[in-house]
Amino acid sequence: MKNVNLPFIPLRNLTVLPGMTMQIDISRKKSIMATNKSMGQNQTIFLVTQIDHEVVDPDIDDLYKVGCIAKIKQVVKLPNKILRIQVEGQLKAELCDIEDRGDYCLANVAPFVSHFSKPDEVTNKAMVMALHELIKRYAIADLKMSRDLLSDWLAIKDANKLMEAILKDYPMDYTQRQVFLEVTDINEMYELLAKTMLEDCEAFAIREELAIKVKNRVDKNQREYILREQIGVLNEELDGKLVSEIDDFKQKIEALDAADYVKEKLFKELRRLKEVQGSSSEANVQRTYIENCLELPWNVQTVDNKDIFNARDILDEDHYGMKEIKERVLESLAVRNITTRSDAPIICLVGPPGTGKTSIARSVARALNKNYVRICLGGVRDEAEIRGHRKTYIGAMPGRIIDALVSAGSNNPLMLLDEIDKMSSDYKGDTQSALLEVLDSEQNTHFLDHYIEMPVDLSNVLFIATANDLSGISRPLLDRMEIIEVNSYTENEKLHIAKEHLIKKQIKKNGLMQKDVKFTDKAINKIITSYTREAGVRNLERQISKVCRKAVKKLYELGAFLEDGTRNKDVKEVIRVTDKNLEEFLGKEKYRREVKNKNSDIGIVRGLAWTAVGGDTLEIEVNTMPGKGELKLTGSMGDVMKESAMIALSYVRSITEKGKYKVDIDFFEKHNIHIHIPEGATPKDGPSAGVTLATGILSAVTGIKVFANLAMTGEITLRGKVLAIGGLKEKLLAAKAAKITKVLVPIDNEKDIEEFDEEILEGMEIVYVKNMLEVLDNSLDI
Ligand SMILES: Nc1ncnc2c1ncn2[C@@H]1O[C@H](COP(=O)(O)OP(=O)(O)OP(=O)(O)O)[C@@H](O)[C@H]1O
Repeated sequence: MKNVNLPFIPLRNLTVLPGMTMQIDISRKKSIMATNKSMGQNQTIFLVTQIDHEVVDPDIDDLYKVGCIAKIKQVVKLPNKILRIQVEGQLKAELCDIEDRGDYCLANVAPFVSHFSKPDEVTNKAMVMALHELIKRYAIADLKMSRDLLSDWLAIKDANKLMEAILKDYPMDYTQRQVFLEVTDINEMYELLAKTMLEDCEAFAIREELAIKVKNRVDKNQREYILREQIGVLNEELDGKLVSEIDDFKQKIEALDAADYVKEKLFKELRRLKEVQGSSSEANVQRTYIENCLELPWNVQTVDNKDIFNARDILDEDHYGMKEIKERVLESLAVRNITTRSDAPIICLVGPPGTGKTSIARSVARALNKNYVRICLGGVRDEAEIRGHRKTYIGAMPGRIIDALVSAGSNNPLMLLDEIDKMSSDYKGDTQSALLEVLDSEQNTHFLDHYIEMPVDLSNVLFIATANDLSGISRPLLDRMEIIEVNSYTENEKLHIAKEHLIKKQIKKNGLMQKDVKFTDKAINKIITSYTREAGVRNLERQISKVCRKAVKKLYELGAFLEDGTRNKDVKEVIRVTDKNLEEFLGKEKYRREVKNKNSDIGIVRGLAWTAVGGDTLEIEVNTMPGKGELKLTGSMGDVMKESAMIALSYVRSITEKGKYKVDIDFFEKHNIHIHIPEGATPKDGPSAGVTLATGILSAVTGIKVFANLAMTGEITLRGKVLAIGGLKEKLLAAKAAKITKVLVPIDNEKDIEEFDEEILEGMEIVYVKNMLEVLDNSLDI
């Protein structure tokens, strides 16, 4: 083939190989004209690549030496004077010269000299095999490679054709392609292609590896990022709360009105809370501890009303009678006002249930403008209930004193220690000595609760204790207190308490108005005598409440209330409670007073007893019967009472040998003596029935009657001396209720009687006795 002149197009960033079909967009004028020229001839054009793609009008030196003669298959005009041509590479050709024809260029090209001889069969096979291998590797590495192309390539068994096919579609840039264009030898071509493909496969592998590495790193980073994000969210949910909780605590501690040591300790505990997990049990312990400490009224105080006269008015307003108690309470308060408060002894109100001990304490609090808080000590056995458990115990809480301070809300409340005599001690510690520390002014400025772990000042607290019975209180505790006895009420006192306080209170409590229910005095007295048997007025109040409830029902029935519970103004009914209709409200009478026997009798004597619910009369029966000199005791007598009976018998035997009350010398050997005290099932004890037992025995053995209008009380000695007894007021009240007119009382009790109200003694003759002979003189109907 000779040199030919062909219109030519310089290519930018493109190289066309023989066999390749390509679309080329051309915009340079000369290239467009060259295309037109070529289209006018046999559509043949010479394509050669620019060395520097930026050159606009390349000269021969700006072009590669080898190009490709191609056929223009299609020409499409695009907007902006762009021509899109589709070319198909046909032959390699060498550029020899360029001739500028003004509006286009002609290239003078020579045939490309190559040594592309057909390889021998074995070489061809080896080349094809090797290339196929590479193609497969490449296809594995480049997953995007078209599977059709792959199968096309794998189908070609001629090395030359295979390389031509590969080069046609193999992805490579124009400079690489230019190298292939310029290769003159088949072996060189093969090596170059194999090398290129191998490098690409390697590159793919490295790329893959890098991709995995990057992915891993990204994954790791991503993971960390996600975790961090999650932690952030969790923090917001948990720690966020924790943080805000800690901030909250911090503010509260800062604002707490307390001493520095308290705040320091709380800040320390707060730091510990910060260190432990949000919802761990340790955190909960910390949290509860701080909360408990924050609730304590460390320095919070109410202003006391020190006006004693105001206190007197309030006590009078709330309670009827109790003159002595009110006086003693006021004295104590007056002393407290002018001395250091902690030196004043603690008031302990002692008396039977329902006598107003608790309610007078509440009144004192009201009078002094103190917060009132009550601690019920009945049944407290464990020291920890007073002083708290160490916070390391599961479910540990502060003791009752600290608890009470918290509910009082001030550090100077009136704290009522109710039922102080009902505390007991067991192996878990001595409760009374724990209480002693609370009450002791030397120690209570630094009261240490095991839970709180910080000294709490109790010296501003006004303690008042109550007890039913002093015998249950230990000596040291008793020493610390000023005992004020609250006695049983007389029937008259009860009547007044009912009229002036209880009825009003219950009418109001049951939603009625004072004018709705009217009680007659007789009705109240009947409630007192026939429906209650007590030293105080608690049951009386309960019965009155019952009457009020019935009254509400009756008023409803009478139409005084409308269906919705509001008043019907047209109905003006009053419920009158009288002794006659009391049964309608309270049912059958519950108690019948044991009244004195009508006639004097042999072996029957009325004694007087003191019980937890007040006084009572005890009818002692003594009988004799033939026997062997045995003494039989029935009626649930306690040991002390049994001993009293034996003492009484010995005394009687000693005085019946001769004289006024003489009996047969062998009477006691031939008779049994049986003593019984009804009611048999009620336990009785104490020495104060001594005189009664002796009188009963003497009457029974001598056959001399005992006066029926008489009652007696007193302990006796073996030689017949009469000793003083307790609970006289209640005993006299019981005697009065039984319509007894004469009571024998030990002479040593005379001073007690002087203190009693007229009302108690009214209509009763009190005879003071020194010894048994005086008792007998006054009681036997000789
Ligand atoms: N003198 C009184 N005047 C007015 N009300 C009284 C009087 N005494 C007692 N009460 C009333 O009787 C009820 C019972 O009294 P309170 O509860 O104070 O008895 P208590 O002596 O504390 O009994 P306990 O030893 O069982 O605790 C209360 O409603 C109280 O107001």
